[in-house]
Amino acid sequence: MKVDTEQGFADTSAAVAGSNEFPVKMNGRNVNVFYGEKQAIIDVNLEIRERQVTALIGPSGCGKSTYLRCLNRMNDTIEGCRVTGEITLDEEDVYDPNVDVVELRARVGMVFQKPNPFPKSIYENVSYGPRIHGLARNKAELDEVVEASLRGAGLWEEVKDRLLEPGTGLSGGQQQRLCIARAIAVSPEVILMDEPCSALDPIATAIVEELIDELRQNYTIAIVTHSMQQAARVSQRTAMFHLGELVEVDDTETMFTNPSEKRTQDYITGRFG
Ligand SMILES: Nc1ncnc2c1ncn2[C@@H]1O[C@H](COP(=O)(O)OP(=O)(O)OP(=O)(O)O)[C@@H](O)[C@H]1O
Repeated sequence: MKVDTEQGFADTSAAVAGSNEFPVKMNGRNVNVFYGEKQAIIDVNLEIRERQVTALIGPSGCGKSTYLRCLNRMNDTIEGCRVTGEITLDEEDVYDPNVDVVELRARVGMVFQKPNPFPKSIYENVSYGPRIHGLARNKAELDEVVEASLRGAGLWEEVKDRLLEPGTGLSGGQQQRLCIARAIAVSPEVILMDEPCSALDPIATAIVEELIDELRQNYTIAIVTHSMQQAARVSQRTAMFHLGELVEVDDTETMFTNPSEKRTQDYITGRFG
């Protein structure tokens, strides 16, 4: 990844200059989320643009993860959680009752905070999704998908001789890359990452951050992070949340050097959070 050594920002010059040219992949309009009576997201409008990394930042409890989970309807799995407003993927409403949620989650994959490989072999962790989605016609094709996904996640060289060993036997950083391989094995269009590096050491974090930068060539990414340095390093756009509201969204460099809102300024300079 190219980094501007003075500022520490990802080299996003092309992305920033033409950021309005990146088509909108997912769009949230007037999104509200309630857990029972409690409102966790308040009237959020947020575009996630194609082949960019959008970082969701803000103090603990501000609703970043809740918003992320709306994008592939993971909140459906939480009892008492209710989402209103509209979220679209390629302009199609993801909350339309006719949407097949399993299919949606293949198109909009997710990587969680804690690496969570299945208690199965490395091979099975990656091949499970393509198998159930019928993406391979035979073993040879499945082998190809597994290899391509592990290569895509930067893990192939480390695991190619131990594909039948348990995924849980890998290091934390390798397990997280295995989860990324599992996500990309079903050819998603969008990958949601909820603090994917928070359980990793600095070296594993750097490897995953580099991987995220490569993945944006092929995928649209939204990442929740507590680390402003990470947001600056990996994202092209940053959305700042506070108390369930979207405070502002802008090109990452602008957000970190010249934010419009005082709340963003206060957060990024460590005055609260
Ligand atoms: N399953 C749940 N049931 C009830 N309330 C919840 C649930 N999940 C989150 N909340 C509440 O919704 C609000 C937003 O939480 P959320 O986890 O989305 O914030 P966050 O910004 O991701 O926080 P953190 O950075 O600490 O992970 C918080 O007040 C939280 O307590």
